[in-house]
Amino acid sequence: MPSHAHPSPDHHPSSPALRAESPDPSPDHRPSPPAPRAESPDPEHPHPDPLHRERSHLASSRAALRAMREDAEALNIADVTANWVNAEVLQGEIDARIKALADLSHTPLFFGRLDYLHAPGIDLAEGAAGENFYIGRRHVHDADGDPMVIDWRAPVSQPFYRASKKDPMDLKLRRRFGYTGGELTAYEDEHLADPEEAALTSRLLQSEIERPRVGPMRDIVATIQPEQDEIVRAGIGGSVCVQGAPGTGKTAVGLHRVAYLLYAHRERLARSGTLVIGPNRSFLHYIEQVLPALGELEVKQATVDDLVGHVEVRGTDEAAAATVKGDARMAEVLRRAVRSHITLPQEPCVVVRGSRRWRVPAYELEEIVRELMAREIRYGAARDALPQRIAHAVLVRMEQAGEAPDDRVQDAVARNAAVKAAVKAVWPPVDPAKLVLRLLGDADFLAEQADGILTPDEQKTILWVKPARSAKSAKWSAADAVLIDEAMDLVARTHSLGHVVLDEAQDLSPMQYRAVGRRCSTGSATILGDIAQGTTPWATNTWQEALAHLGKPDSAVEELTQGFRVPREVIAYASRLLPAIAPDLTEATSIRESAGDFEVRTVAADELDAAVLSACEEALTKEGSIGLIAAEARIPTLRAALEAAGVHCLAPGEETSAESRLTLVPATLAKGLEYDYVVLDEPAAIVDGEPDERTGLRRLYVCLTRPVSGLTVVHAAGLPEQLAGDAG
Ligand SMILES: Nc1ncnc2c1ncn2[C@@H]1O[C@H](COP(=O)(O)OP(=O)(O)OP(=O)(O)O)[C@@H](O)[C@H]1O
Repeated sequence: MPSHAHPSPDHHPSSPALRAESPDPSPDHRPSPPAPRAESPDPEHPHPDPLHRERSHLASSRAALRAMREDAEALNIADVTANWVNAEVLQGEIDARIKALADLSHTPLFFGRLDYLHAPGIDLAEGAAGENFYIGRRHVHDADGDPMVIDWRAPVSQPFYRASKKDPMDLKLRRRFGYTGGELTAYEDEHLADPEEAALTSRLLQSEIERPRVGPMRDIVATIQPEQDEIVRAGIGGSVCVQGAPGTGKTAVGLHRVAYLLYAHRERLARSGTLVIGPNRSFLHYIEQVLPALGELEVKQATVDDLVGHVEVRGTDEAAAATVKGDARMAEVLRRAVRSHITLPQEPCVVVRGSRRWRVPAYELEEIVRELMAREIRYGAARDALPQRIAHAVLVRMEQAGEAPDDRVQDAVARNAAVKAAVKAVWPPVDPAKLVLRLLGDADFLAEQADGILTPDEQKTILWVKPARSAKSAKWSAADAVLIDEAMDLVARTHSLGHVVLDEAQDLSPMQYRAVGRRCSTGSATILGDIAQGTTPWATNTWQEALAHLGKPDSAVEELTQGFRVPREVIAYASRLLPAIAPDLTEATSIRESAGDFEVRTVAADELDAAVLSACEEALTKEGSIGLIAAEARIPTLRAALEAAGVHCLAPGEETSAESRLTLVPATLAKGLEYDYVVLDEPAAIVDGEPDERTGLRRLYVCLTRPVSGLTVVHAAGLPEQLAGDAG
């Protein structure tokens, strides 16, 4: 919610009337009068001032939330649990509930109110009757169990996000609330059924978007836009892919979608689990508080590397090797390599039981093996099935000989040493890491498995120059870990979650998409990304390709183009790179009203560091966070320059605070993050830091699109030609 609302409708004739308690409250953290205590409103004589009435409802709702929390704290589980395991589980659930019921002083309990023309029905409104509803982050009910605040995810809340003059969705009134430092200080009304009232832009929404950023990412629950809401509330059955320019709210939408799905399908997802996948730790750290603020504490977060972290990654690949290792054809190579362990039986299997010998001839064993090979089951599952199949063949013989063996006999035969030996010879266990070790270390083995799939050159590219001795001592790379993960899945099916959100998806290799895809093979996925921000050599060119590798080829691809972060002039400048980096994409619009500060400073090479420093010092005189973004190679120099000048700097992902607002960001870690002011050091060095020009320009595009309020580019070397020209 806005930390300040500027209730000055006069300056904004196109805005809905914004009411506040005083005609001209100064922005930001103005000391507010204390909120009224909960009082029982007298329905006969409502207070004449609507703001007073709303504050009174806020106070009662807070009191009700407090009571809900106290109830949860007072629960005595000793009476209901017979053993300590149950007690632990239950206490854990209660603790989580207590946490979720915390009244966070800076997150308003409700941010909207809907007055319907007709009562929508209590089934849609979390049990609330009537026509009027307060919409907030969580459900709050009074002592009688009657809802006072309705969860934003409830069906009855949907018109808060979607209703328009064109389609009022049975709303008479939509009211948005403005808060200052946790106090309700303003409201804004739209009378959707009134044809006289023009459709207007919301001041509260504008002020929320223009709000300076400090600290980690926050939720956008009060201001989700209609096109975003469609994605947030899309059904759980299908997967959705969102292509969106920088700052269009992809990450925000993905996180709110998880929160929505958890509300709408709580039990199902509690069983199957949800996961948010981001590009790196600092990004995950930046977003980690959004879901807890929405009351969702159970969503796991990981990078793709975490998912496939079966081995310790200590090595790196050249781009060429990583590209081949990440190619989808490697899946076929691995499949072949796993199956190459199967040998068709040459010997019969002879089982001795008591005085009798039962013989299953080789040709019959071969039939069993061929039948299992033809079935699309995992290598390990087939291996587990094989002893029973052989035992069955033995049992058939026993029956033919007039015996009447039962299931126990079959189990005993399956465990017989001769059967075990036959299985081991025909279908031996496969260790995935050892398999990949062999593929990358043994040229002949690789040649055999990759024949007709990878060219001899490609095989040479991925072969280790010095083969590792063991899976433990190998210097595995990130791409190798993905290969091992694929091999593991060939042996035993990977557990699938109920829903996976994949952010910055454009950067994944086909093999990485497969790794993510098998983690939602029976669930659904939300895939978020921007082709123009793809900075890996294997970044995807089209979403169709990516979705096919993920195993979700039929997902809907939606596009978001309305930018909430980057000021107009800055996005226009950055978009000069689009023809070179992603010619098919359209430029994002900026819905921010302020044009933003934007400057390009050209300095002599020996003045660069000082010029960057002074740009940072200037930015520090303003409000909000500052990101100094530079090529990896420039980071040590800049850090030393900042330290020498006594300017403290943070690392990406470290939380900014009022005292420490400057983050020194290597260009490679800038993705997904945002800062109020960005000082961009030497664009040419950022481009040169990448293996090829297109990737370099894409990296630069990512860096240029991080600012919320202003950008200062400082350079001594020439700018990339695409950016040259009049900056303003
Ligand atoms: N409806 C909204 N109301 C208010 N703020 C919003 C809204 N949508 C997005 N934002 C804000 O805009 C900023 C950019 O959003 P987000 O990081 O989700 O964009 P993105 O598309 O993931 O960007 P990138 O491609 O650069 O990673 C964030 O500060 C987010 O909170």
